[in-house]
Amino acid sequence: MNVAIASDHGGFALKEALKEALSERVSITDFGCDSEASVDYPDYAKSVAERVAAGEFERGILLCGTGIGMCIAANKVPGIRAATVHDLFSAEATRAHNDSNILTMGGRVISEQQAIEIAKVWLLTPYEGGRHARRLEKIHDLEETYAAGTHQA
Ligand SMILES: O=C(CO)[C@H](O)[C@H](O)[C@H](O)COP(=O)(O)O
Repeated sequence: MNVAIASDHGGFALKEALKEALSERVSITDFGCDSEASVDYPDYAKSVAERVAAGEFERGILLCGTGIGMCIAANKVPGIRAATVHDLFSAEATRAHNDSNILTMGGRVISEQQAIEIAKVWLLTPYEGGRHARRLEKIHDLEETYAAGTHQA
């Protein structure tokens, strides 16, 4: 599996730990940042989210202080279903039910070991389809409606 990864300064240490821990299982391409110097997380969310949406990478992992800023930014890109996850149950559920294609986590929230375990579960869990497909189709419809400017309250 090809995975794109990026972080801001708040997630930099977590990104480095994940690259080392996961590189035997998946092919990981790093889109920055390159140190703990302060940067803006939307720039890095954009790099990864656009490449995942284009099909260049199957999945993406984004790390910041909380995981939340990265998630908000990544979900602005059509086709992205990013999820902030800090527990194993949600890691499995967001793959099985949401077919999430980007995982976001916070370097100021969980330990490196927790993040590695969460990422492994998230990478290995398949999407279940079935009743969930109808719900994902409705999310896709929302995207299309707003993109077309045809939203009605
Ligand atoms: O956007 C965030 C919160 O959702 C990220 O955690 C950032 O890493 C954080 O906001 C950066 O904060 P800093 O005070 O500039 O280090």
